Amino acid sequence: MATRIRSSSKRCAVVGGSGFLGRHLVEKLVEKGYSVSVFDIRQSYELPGVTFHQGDLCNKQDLLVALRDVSLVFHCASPAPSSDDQALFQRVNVEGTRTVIQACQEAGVQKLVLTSSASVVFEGTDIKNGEEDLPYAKKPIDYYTQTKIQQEKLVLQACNKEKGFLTVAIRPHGIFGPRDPQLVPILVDTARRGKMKFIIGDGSNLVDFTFVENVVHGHVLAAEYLKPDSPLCGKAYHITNDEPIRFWDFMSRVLVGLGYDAPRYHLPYSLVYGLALLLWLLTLLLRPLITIKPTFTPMRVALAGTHHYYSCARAKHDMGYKPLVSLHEAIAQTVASYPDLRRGA
Ligand SMILES: NC(=O)C1=CN([C@@H]2O[C@H](COP(=O)(O)OP(=O)(O)OC[C@H]3O[C@@H](n4cnc5c(N)ncnc54)[C@H](OP(=O)(O)O)[C@@H]3O)[C@@H](O)[C@H]2O)C=CC1
Ligand SMILES: CC(C)=CCC[C@@H](C)[C@H]1CC[C@H]2C3=C(CC[C@]12C)[C@@]1(C)CCC(=O)C[C@@H]1CC3
Repeated sequence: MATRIRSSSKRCAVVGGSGFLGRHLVEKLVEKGYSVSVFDIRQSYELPGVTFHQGDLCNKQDLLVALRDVSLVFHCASPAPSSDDQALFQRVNVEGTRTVIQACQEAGVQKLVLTSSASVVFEGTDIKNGEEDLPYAKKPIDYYTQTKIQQEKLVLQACNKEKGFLTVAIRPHGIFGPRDPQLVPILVDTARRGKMKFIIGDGSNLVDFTFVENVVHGHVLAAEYLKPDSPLCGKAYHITNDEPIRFWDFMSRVLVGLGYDAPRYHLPYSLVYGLALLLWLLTLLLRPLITIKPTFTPMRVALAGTHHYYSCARAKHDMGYKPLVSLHEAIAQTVASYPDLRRGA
């Protein structure tokens, strides 16, 4: 009996475990002795100690199979922000998360750790050292953020100590690291097309970029500290590198590390934002005829030209969080992990 209890408390599921963050999390959990059930719409790798269940998280019956005998669930699945598909975000992030919660409750899961996003409070204007009690964005910058807000509310409201179902949300920001399919590849693609020459605004805006290993560490700590008598129940926690950096310095360090030139020429923020807005309206109007994917979307311009960095004092206080890898080391490891993206490769 004792063996059974111990083994089931070391059984967990990662919904979205085939994705960038999900896979890093799965690898860490296996290293820590967990047996892991991955539930994802696709299978992207194989690993001893990991069972894969392919399915859509909107389907409760599929989920229930993956959650059998599991006491802890991490939910880090989402459509990519770049898909910009309102109906898909609503279906997966909102309706799907409702289904994940119901499936967890039916399967007798005790803890649910959600990967939310620090952007749930971002409206496209400066946030400096933002704390978790900032209000949710009234005008979220895109459909992705809008549904991440709804998702976080659903998960935190589901926390119920009496019923033995505990929830917590981790809010990372600007995750990067080896195998990231978004940040560095988009940056390099933009540089290769000769479009990384300009700095939007005066270049002094500070932003959090968070190494994936630190994000994983925050998730594992949250799962371990989430107990009926802990302050984590039903709360959100920022997890960052705790080293805000000038957005354009970060971009330049990655670009130069990979052999590209750093952006040099300044453009006024309001001009670029206005142009991006016009282009976005044009793509909406032309959508029935052609699909355009502009490099400069209003969301990207806002991310590139404003301050948005967050305090992780709450995570430090409540779960002893401290980043494990410094920004300097994280950038070096990331750059070294992309030999195929180097200039001339
Ligand atoms: N990357 C970042 O900078 C940040 C990410 N986050 C959050 O972190 C989480 C992980 O992000 P990241 O690892 O970058 O994203 P990925 O896209 O790499 O991973 C998400 C995974 O979920 C899968 N998925 C999507 N829809 C479904 C579905 N209906 N059913 C089952 N699986 C599905 C995806 O499959 P497929 O690829 O086929 O769609 C993918 O494998 C997300 O919740 C995201 O919102 C928060 C802050 C910053
Ligand atoms: C901190 C945070 C939330 C980062 C998210 C990552 C992406 C939003 C960035 C990854 C590559 C970035 C990028 C731009 C904006 C932000 C990213 C998409 C630009 C479009 C900004 C304007 C340019 O000059 C080109 C940039 C290409 C790369």
